Amino acid sequence: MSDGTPTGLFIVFEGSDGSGKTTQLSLLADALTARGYTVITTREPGGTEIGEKLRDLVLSNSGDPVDARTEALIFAASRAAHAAQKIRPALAAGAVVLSDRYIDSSAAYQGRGAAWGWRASLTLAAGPPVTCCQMPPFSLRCRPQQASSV
Ligand SMILES: Nc1ncnc2c1ncn2[C@@H]1O[C@H](COP(=O)(O)OP(=O)(O)OP(=O)(O)O)[C@@H](O)[C@H]1O
Ligand SMILES: Cc1cn([C@H]2C[C@H](O)[C@@H](COP(=O)(O)O)O2)c(=O)[nH]c1=O
Repeated sequence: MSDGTPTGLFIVFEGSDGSGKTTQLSLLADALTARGYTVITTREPGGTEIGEKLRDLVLSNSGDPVDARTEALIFAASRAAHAAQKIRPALAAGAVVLSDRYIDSSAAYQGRGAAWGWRASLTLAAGPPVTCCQMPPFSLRCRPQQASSV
């Protein structure tokens, strides 16, 4: 019986918008599944019912602009639910969890200036530690040229 200590593996894909995170995540999920691993794919913001609602709220907001601190706390709230309801239980059950974005996105997007995203994520979201896979920088430079030449 599990005592709640993580036994699985948590891998996160971070990068600029359109850098290929979802593509690589999906390829790795297929490869690991084919080798017999239990794989959970997920994303941030989102990954849970409340997280997906928060995603819609913050990414599709057509009302008044959201101030930086509020925005950082919405991402942190989504992450807290994600960690508690999905990531930690899956890791405790021994799964490989592949997440499309995690805390480093808050550092990159909300961390500019006041560092609200980073602080909120570390102090409020209480997510598990992560293994990062980084995209090689050259692919970020090439992608827009490839897309526009089609
Ligand atoms: N290695 C690659 N070489 C060329 N094109 C690629 C490569 N990987 C992904 N793409 C293409 O680049 C586009 C963006 O890929 P993808 O959706 O995986 O990126 P993403 O980082 O998840 O994007 P977003 O941040 O917007 O969710 C897609 O059209 C995809 O087919
Ligand atoms: C987790 C997280 C995400 N964001 C931003 C980054 C992207 O612009 C969108 C997510 O869109 P994607 O299609 O899933 O790449 O949200 C952010 O600003 N802060 C965060 O913590």
